[in-house]
Amino acid sequence: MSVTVRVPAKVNVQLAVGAARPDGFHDLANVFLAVGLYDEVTVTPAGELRITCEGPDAAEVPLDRSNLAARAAEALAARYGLSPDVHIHIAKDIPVAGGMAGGSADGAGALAACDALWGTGASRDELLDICAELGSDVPFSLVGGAALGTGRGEKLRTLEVGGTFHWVFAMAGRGLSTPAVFREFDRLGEGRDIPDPVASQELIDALAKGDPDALGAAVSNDLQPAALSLFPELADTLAAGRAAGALAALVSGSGPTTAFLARDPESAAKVAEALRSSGTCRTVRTAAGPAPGATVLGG
Ligand SMILES: C[C@@](CO)(OP(=O)(O)O)[C@H](O)COP(=O)(O)OP(=O)(O)OC[C@H]1O[C@@H](n2ccc(N)nc2=O)[C@H](O)[C@@H]1O
Ligand SMILES: Nc1ncnc2c1ncn2[C@@H]1O[C@H](COP(=O)(O)OP(=O)(O)O)[C@@H](O)[C@H]1O
Repeated sequence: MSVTVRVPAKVNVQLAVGAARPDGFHDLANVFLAVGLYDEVTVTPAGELRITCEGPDAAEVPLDRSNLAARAAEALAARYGLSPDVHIHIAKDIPVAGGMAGGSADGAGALAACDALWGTGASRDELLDICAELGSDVPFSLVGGAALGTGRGEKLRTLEVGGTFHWVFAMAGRGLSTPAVFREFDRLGEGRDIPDPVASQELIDALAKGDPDALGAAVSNDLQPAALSLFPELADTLAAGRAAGALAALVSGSGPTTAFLARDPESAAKVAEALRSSGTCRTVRTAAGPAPGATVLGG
């Protein structure tokens, strides 16, 4: 018997970042939108905990106990006094180290899959607590839809979304390390007063109305200057998408994936084609949001 869970990628439509905290993390106002680009995590009882992965970026995924999916299985098993011995297979479509929370998705997916396989009876809140221990983005991967994350991003408030938003994602030729981008944010802000992060009401209203023009005008990412400082070529990708008519062009989270909001599927296809022929990125994908969070597909 096995259980498969489908789990989405995310784009940060707003990422407001405060000053570094004593614990090294940063307080955020992090508005997540889940998008229809998915990993699938399958768990099957086995003699030992092991991980396999397939997909275009599979070679970059760690297959040891550092994998967030393995850590999720171990954390749930430890809480319920169970054996974590399962084979976890990840069918990976979310780019690795791309600022789209692929590892977090696999952590949330493995947690939901093991929970269903083992029948722990854990409450949603208990699962969310384990997610928060695994990483700042993991609770959102479980929940999906749209949400405002405060604290280090793990305290979630669900947001209403009144329509479908059409996105184009340009994947870069190499990854960016999330801690390195936050360090660069700190370096660029040295000697400056960093305000407390606050969610934009205009942005929350634009999501609720399902209004792509208003959302395009309101998106922001405080990590973008740091990502561009470490990866200056991303500016060319952003310019290519803007020139093709994107309503907004921004770095997704810590990058280096760049995200382009389009008014409708036709315009998204046009932006995607222009990015493909621009020679400024590795691959281009289109996806719509919001998408549901971790979903058990069956066994
Ligand atoms: C930036 C964001 C935006 O959603 O994601 P990505 O774009 O990388 O996917 C997140 O804040 C990343 O979340 P996640 O990848 O889960 O980070 P964690 O494992 O919790 O932390 C990794 C490291 O990132 C930094 N970090 C993370 C979150 C936060 N609020 N402040 C931080 O300073 C810290 O250096 C930390 O050690
Ligand atoms: N299941 C996983 N899938 C991808 N990366 C993982 C996974 N578990 C741990 N990692 C590690 O997390 C790092 C960040 O990957 P990822 O979550 O894809 O990117 P991001 O944090 O930019 O969204 C990877 O370089 C890899 O070393």
